[in-house]
Amino acid sequence: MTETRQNTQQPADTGLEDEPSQHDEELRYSFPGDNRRTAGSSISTRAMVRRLPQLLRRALALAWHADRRSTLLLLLAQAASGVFGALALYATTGTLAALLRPGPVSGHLRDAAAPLAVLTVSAALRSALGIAVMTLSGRVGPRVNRDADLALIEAGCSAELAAYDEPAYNERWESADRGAATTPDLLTAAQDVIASTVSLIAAAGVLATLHPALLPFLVLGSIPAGLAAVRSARIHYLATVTTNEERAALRIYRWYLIDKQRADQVRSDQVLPFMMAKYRAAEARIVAVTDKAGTDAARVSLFAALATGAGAALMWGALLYLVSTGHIGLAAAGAATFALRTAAGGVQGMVGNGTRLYRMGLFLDDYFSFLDEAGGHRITRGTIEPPAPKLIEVTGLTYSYPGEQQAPALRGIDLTLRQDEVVAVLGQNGSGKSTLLKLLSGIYLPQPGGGQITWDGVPIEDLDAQAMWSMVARVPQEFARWPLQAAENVHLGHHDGDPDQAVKDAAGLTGFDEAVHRLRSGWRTLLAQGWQGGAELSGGGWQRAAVARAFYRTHREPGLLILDEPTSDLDPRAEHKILHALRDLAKGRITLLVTHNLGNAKLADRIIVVDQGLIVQAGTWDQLADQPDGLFKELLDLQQDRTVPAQRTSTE
Ligand SMILES: Nc1ncnc2c1ncn2[C@@H]1O[C@H](COP(=O)(O)OP(=O)(O)OP(=O)(O)O)[C@@H](O)[C@H]1O
Repeated sequence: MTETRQNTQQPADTGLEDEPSQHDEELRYSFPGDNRRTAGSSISTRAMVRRLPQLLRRALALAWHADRRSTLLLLLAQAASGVFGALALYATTGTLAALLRPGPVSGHLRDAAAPLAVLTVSAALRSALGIAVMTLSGRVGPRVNRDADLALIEAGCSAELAAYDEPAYNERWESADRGAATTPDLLTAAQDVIASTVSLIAAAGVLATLHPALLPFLVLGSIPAGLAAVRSARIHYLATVTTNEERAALRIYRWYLIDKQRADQVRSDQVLPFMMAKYRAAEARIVAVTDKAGTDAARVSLFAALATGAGAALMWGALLYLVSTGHIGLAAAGAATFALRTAAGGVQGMVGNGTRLYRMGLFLDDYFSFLDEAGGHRITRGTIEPPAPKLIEVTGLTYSYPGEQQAPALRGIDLTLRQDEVVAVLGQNGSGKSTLLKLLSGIYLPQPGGGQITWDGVPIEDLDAQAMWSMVARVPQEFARWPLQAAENVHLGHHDGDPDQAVKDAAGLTGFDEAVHRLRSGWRTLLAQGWQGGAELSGGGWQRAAVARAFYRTHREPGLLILDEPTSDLDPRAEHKILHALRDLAKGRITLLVTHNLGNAKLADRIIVVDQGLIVQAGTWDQLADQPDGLFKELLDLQQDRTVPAQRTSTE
């Protein structure tokens, strides 16, 4: 009841629905950057026509890579079908010529028998080959799609993390994803273009033998339609690219509205009407751009249709002229009419499918350019495979996230970390702690001119990324809740044999084992409620799993242990357990701990306090607590001050 009232009241309450421009502003704010620089948006019409052969080659290459045998058979079937199509056409003209020739009918029928037999056999074989082509396409298409999908995921995961901070990257991903989805259709369109071309060539061959004067008219008639189709394809493509921001926004809004993690807040905060107004505003802009593109394309098609009609009139006029002046006989004219109809079908097919192919090809360009450079951010680092670091040195580290509004997250940090040392990183929200940890673990790289981080003297850019990360065990601030079994959520596939004992040991250190014992299928329980047989953990249960994951990695000897607020969701018992385990695990490693609980920082050998991207204090807990003017002391006093406004008495 309340929900209904909210929904019906919303437009009147907010008036947002009537103000799409306000939402446009917000969308641009959310997705800044040049989103028009996707691969195909600058291509001219002439270049587009020239690109069709290249697209055909690409479609075939994709198919070849996905399934060689089927692709080869497909090409053979397609070619044979074309040959039989041409034969059928020649046989048709032969049949017509025999039937329309002057003389007794019985003789006509006898003469027509042979071409008629060829016609029947060719048509039957063509139908059979058509079925073969369809079956083979059905095999190749999904395989092409599978390959494209896998390649895209691999390319996305091989980009530097910093790529995600750039808005243009998301857009490129969006276009590339669409390109990957079009790959099976691309193959079908490529085949249809080939088939139409073959039938056009056959028809043109027949016409040329009947009377060469008919050929130029055929070409003339097809040019306007071809140009118009290519231009429309470009109009539609640009419309799609222009609305990339809105499409990305819709995808994100939709995800936020339907995702389980926020489903409670969607309801309790009654945010649906507000978000739907934004959603509708984005939709409205897409519809407006698409409508305009539709009108523009229709205008182009209208001109093309008029030009094609004029061309066709000329062609039929020429045919009439040739017949009336006796340049060709009536039988040949009948055959020419048939060939012209076939040729027109071929032109239509070529233009229509060529346009489809071209449109898909534009998205495919985005897909390939994304693959080529992983959106411009492929991980290209050194090849040195480091052992566990004994000494990490940071000099003059400055780091800025993209965007004009952003102040540098880190400013000239100097820091030395040694094996066996536990260093706590403290500071207020947004001071740069997580950014520093991401840089130390090589998830981000220092920016050019932004200082240096070395592991045992080697700049981290020179280290092999995978080898480096294999030395790191992290609990990130926002940890993943993998839709995997409980045990898998700890080992994540990193095990040489039976991972059971190591998983249980790591889980025992964090209390995750207690959460697992309460699950019906124990370690085999799928932690994904909403999936068949899935279960859900509490917030703290998930954090215990995340810490167990990092502790499990220490069994495989990562030398750098990084914990970003690892106990923020935990009860005191679990927190106590983890902090105790941490002291033992820290031996022989470099350990970094971010925490807002200053009491927890007591376990650290050294504390650094970060403020607005600078290290403003460093020392032991006692040393910092003795500095009355320091930020540490201020935060400590605030944390210990639990005076709350006095309770009101009943007489107040
Ligand atoms: N991916 C990002 N893109 C842009 N800016 C970012 C990004 N991540 C962090 N920032 C900005 O960088 C600054 C430092 O953020 P960081 O997350 O390192 O702070 P923090 O000290 O870990 O904060 P908290 O205690 O709230 O977790 C902040 O101003 C933040 O807004």
